[in-house]
Amino acid sequence: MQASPSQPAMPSAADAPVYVLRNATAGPANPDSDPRGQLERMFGERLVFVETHNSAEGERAVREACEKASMVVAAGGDGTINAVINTMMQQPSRPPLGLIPLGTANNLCRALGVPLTPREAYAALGSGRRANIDLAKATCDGQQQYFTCVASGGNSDRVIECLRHEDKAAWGPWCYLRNALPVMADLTGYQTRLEHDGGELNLSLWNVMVANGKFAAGGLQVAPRARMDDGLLDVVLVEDGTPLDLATISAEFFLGDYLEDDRVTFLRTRKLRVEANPELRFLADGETLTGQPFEFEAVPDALEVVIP
Ligand SMILES: Nc1ncnc2c1ncn2[C@@H]1O[C@H](COP(=O)(O)OP(=O)(O)OP(=O)(O)O)[C@@H](O)[C@H]1O
Repeated sequence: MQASPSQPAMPSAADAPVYVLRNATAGPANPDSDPRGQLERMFGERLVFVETHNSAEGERAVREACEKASMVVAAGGDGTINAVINTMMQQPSRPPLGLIPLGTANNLCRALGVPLTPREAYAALGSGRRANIDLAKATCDGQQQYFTCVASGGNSDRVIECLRHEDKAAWGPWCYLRNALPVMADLTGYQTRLEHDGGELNLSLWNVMVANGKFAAGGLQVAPRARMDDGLLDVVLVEDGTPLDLATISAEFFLGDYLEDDRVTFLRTRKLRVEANPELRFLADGETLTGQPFEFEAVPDALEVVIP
């Protein structure tokens, strides 16, 4: 990722407002999770603090911020950021995006090195450092959806399907692993046809991961080689097999580089088309995508983000 040289935050718009969108429904309860006091000290009268209780409120605030603000800050988890970037990408001009990790997994913050404790993340907002990052775009059912980190389809989607809000609150990022156990006992194989820049593949798969950033679920590094500034998607395909294969791939995943396993195919591409039987559903930054075929595309240098 190419960081801009260190410089004062938004010098050309020193008086322009800083919009902070706090998703009131995101993340576990946390004594640090009300960022207002700290942000008032940092930005004074420039601060416009909007607490949102649903996506429509968030969308309205982002549209307004794109017209007026020198920075828009998403204070929530990956679902909040996903909603913010999807609205930003529809606007003619886009201020830099700052992040305060107040979600459960906070995968984009992990990928960008934004501190995961809110107090340290506030300080990072004042760093004045920015970087351009790529986004990924999924098209399905005639709808376009951008995502920052990973779209994951297959058995991983079954894990999330049965995840309840109470599980997230009680288990935090570990809720994903806890819910994986019953799914792992009964894995589905998906007959999948994939078209990528270099050709075509027909494979029976447990999982398809299309990655711009490294992390998915509760901070799991599912695409360890992904970069957010290479203009490419990392695609990780896990072929179905025996219970022993599952144990081996799982161990390799947690201990090192599972991309070297014979049952794992890794490729880089600008575009990818995916169709499967049974039909896949994807979770992109935790938000559900349905309706195959799925078309994925890297969108280079799509967004400017504030980094520590
Ligand atoms: N601006 C918003 N205000 C309120 N709700 C929102 C907003 N944007 C998105 N949402 C909804 O809130 C849900 C939860 O938010 P989010 O995903 O950020 O928190 P989380 O699930 O705790 O964190 P993570 O995704 O990092 O695990 C999202 O799935 C989305 O449906």
